[in-house]
Amino acid sequence: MSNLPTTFDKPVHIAVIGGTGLGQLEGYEPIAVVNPITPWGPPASPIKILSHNGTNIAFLARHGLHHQFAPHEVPNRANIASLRHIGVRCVIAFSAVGSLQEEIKPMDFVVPDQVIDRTKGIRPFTFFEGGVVGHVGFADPFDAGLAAVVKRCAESMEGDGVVLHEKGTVIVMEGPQFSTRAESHMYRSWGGSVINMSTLPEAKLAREAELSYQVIAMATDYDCWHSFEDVNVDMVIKCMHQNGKNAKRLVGAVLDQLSNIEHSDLVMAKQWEGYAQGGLKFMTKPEGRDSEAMKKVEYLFPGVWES
Ligand SMILES: CSC[C@H]1O[C@H](OP(=O)(O)O)[C@H](O)[C@@H]1O
Ligand SMILES: Nc1ncnc2[nH]cnc12
Repeated sequence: MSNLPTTFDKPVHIAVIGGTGLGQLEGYEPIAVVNPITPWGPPASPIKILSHNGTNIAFLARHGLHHQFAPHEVPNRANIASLRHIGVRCVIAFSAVGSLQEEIKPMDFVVPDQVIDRTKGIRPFTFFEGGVVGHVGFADPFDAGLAAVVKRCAESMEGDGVVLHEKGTVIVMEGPQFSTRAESHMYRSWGGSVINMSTLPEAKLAREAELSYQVIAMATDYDCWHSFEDVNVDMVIKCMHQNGKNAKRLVGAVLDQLSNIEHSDLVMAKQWEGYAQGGLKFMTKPEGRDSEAMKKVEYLFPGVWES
């Protein structure tokens, strides 16, 4: 991939996950590239460590370096576990989405606060199984503190009439085929704001891994409910060209905010610390725990079983 060092031993607490049309984050200085192998396999892409005004960030391409993983094939557990393992506690995830509402125009961004799961149960969706049971709350699937920081950075975006919408519900469908017209209308009747194929299980796994996580949805089309042309890949990619520039601007502004000392607890996800681990120890009694399953959890939470 490059001549960059393949180890990195300084702290990196913030990660950006890039999706369709955002396979890399240009304009940031690359300083290393690491490829941790997790108990759930390797992440979709090596993790690039980038530097921005003295802050290190990790960048991971959700669909792989060459966009080789379809939405249902993305190794979500390895992606989230590898980020946590290298020290990441705060994740900004980008996603190309279809708009389900007139006022969310292609090229607008949305900071969703809710999600509706329309995946079909074929994607591995938990770290806690096979002899270790854990349940985490998911009533509010994203991190309100991180969302507030992102919203404060709206002015960093450019383009005529481009808006950053401050809330919304993301429908996560299975794909890889786009929705039927009937489905698209149904999602609108449910109150869906935007639709994609990747925020779940990514957000659930981030919660299990005790990370602050916020998706930033970048509208590329009006799906197929609108009189505008039905969604197709060409449309998404063309729109992502412009969206990618705004994503980069927004990341820069968010990182500048997060580097302020007042946000250090947010960056370290103090609000989630121990949230999943406490439940794990409480649910499965020691005599029922499977040693392999425990080892996997230990990768996420070193020392979890000792206390
Ligand atoms: C090519 S359009 C469908 C594709 O785009 C979105 O990807 P991502 O969320 O990774 O930006 C959507 O979720 C689908 O995977
Ligand atoms: N209309 C759409 N449906 C699902 N995922 C998408 N990603 C971008 N546009 C989309």
